[in-house]
Amino acid sequence: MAEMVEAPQKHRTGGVARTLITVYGTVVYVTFLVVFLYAMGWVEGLVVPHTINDGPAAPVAVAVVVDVALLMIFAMQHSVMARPWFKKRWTKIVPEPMERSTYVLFATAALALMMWQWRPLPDQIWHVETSWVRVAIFAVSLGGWALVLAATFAIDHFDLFGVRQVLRNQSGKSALPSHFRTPVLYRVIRHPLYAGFIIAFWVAPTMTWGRLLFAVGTTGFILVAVRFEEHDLIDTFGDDYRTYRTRVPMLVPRCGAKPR
Ligand SMILES: C[S@@+](CC[C@H](N)C(=O)[O-])C[C@H]1O[C@@H](n2cnc3c(N)ncnc32)[C@H](O)[C@@H]1O
Repeated sequence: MAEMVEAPQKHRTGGVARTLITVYGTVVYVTFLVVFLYAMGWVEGLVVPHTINDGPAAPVAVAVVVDVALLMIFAMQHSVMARPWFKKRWTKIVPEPMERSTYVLFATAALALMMWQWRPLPDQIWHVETSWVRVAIFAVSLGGWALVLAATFAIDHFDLFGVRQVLRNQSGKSALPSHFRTPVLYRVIRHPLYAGFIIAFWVAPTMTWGRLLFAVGTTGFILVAVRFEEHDLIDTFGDDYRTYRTRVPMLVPRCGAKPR
């Protein structure tokens, strides 16, 4: 099932400007990758020096207020900048080929800010001692991250992170139209990328109050964001998306159902 919607190219850019835009998009993408990989270690408490359970100590109430504020900054940035009405206004200021990269830049900044300023709540809610069980739990959590990555490629990884837009602009081509895609992951559930995050955040051999706050906050945000995203997808793809929504579950696969 595929539907195409033409995306108008508002800004035409010259040679040097095109190159600068390409450099911008590439630098933003590489920066995003580095920060995102760091975030994986930060959440999992693996490899990186600074994790979700480290940082400036604060009384519990202060830590909760600061962490919730950081989560809200992250959620607001993602929610507002992803909306069509915002993009319409924003592209009057920012050249269209740079719009997605700029979204990714702000998202990366919000994520980096959260990791930098997060106040730890390191008391444990559960802690699995048995090493093979810990490894198994880590493996499931890493499976969640792998699902996120697979979903980005299933939809269009380089489009999602603004690289395709700057490369097309570099070769003088206009933006690609939006495609409605239902690759295999998207035939099992409608939001595999978000499901991957939920698995990665919740499945933990050691759960601290800080990680729980993070998991609750991000899951709450995802459940709200899905509503906005689907509203926009219906606006863009109409009945194709409406029908898809009736056939395919949101986040939890139907038991025994074959991908359709
Ligand atoms: C961060 S991705 C998350 C995609 C999806 N919600 C998920 O969890 O797998 C958000 C972008 O994916 C796009 N998107 C979501 N479902 C899509 C589909 N079936 N086909 C094409 N684009 C889709 C949305 O329009 C949005 O620009």
